[in-house]
Amino acid sequence: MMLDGRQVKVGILGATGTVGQRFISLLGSHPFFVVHALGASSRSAGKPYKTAVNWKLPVPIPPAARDIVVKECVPSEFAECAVVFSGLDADVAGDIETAFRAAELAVFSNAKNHRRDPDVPLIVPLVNPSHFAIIPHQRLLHSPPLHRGFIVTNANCATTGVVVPLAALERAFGPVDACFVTTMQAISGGGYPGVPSLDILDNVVPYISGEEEKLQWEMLKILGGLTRNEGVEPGAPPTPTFDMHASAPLRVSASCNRVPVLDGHTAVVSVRFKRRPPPSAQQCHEALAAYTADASELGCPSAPPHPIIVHDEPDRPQPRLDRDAQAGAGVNVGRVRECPVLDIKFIVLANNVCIGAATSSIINAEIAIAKGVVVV
Ligand SMILES: NC(=O)C1=CN([C@@H]2O[C@H](COP(=O)(O)OP(=O)(O)OC[C@H]3O[C@@H](n4cnc5c(N)ncnc54)[C@H](OP(=O)(O)O)[C@@H]3O)[C@@H](O)[C@H]2O)C=CC1
Ligand SMILES: N[C@@H](CC(=O)OP(=O)(O)O)C(=O)O
Repeated sequence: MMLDGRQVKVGILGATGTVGQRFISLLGSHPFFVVHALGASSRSAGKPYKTAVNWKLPVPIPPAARDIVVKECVPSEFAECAVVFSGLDADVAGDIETAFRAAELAVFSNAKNHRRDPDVPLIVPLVNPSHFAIIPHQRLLHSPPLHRGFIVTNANCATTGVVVPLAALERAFGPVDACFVTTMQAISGGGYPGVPSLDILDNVVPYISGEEEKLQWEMLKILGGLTRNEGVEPGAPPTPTFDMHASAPLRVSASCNRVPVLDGHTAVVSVRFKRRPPPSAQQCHEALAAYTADASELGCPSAPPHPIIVHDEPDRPQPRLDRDAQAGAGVNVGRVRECPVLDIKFIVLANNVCIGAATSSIINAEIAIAKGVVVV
């Protein structure tokens, strides 16, 4: 056990939302995180959680959270929390998370606002926990420098599913230099109440605002390295920067669609490798199935035993059948086969509200504790 029975107090911002409810549910049975403070808008503040929330999960609200009084999202209400998870609406997440960091709180965010900050890591826990190495630099940029505060973001839910198999393939066979992605994204990705039923039933909506640009950009930050440039002034400390996959340029073209599925984003992916000749479909299948993640090796309790489950049946993975495998913490891949245009193509399914959102933040916080980035 990572903490030898000790508990860690955590807070949740946006606790009443779609992602917030997943945090509450997952943390209700966590071995060492204990929910201590909940925050949401002024519409919810002052009410017990069970009254403030429009609970939508098919399991009861965990008893420990039911009677916690929801607070405004101000740092003083969360001062005792060693970890703060954010499932805030992107309209407000940016400034609130900045204020929490400045108050020396460790923020693990699902929102898009800080993902592009040059000093903030964008961490998919099954792929790039090495990017935690930028946190000391992020703290130094503040005046006066921070001791405990920082922001870590996790990725867009569709990005998350795709980068896990790409990381496995790059680890085994070197850089991927071109990638086509077409997604079929669940309704829950848009938060509650999401697309009106009359727009999504019996239909496919071939547009999700801003989504394609996020996939195309986020994949480069996640799959790229962290380089250490020498300081400009003599004797100045090196400045870490994200290389955006610059050592081997990766071109990504994404097409995103909303489909009438409740949870679980599916993507069809085709890739071209830099290496010639490319690996065979069988070699790719084996590399995907053999992929391991540092999170498991660090003993993170929420990490899935298998980061990637590779399906052999020709009609899998499917959202209804496969999204809850390993509590939604891993990624499902199927139909690994040769592509007559690029090299290899396959299907990915990832649970957008679990590994695509709350579960990623929770594993990131577990990794931060294991690496000593959060001291408890
Ligand atoms: N749904 C998904 O699959 C994914 C979502 N995300 C991101 O996670 C975040 C949350 O998404 P989701 O749960 O779907 O969104 P919801 O709309 O379901 O929930 C939003 C939350 O933000 C709170 N909030 C809204 N306005 C304010 C305010 N002014 N001050 C404080 N709190 C406020 C709401 O509180 P109240 O109930 O009081 O209004 C609610 O708790 C978003 O940034 C989203 O982009 C990331 C990956 C996947
Ligand atoms: N836009 C995603 C969910 C989401 O909120 O993404 P992001 O965190 O990148 O804004 C979807 O609709 O499925």
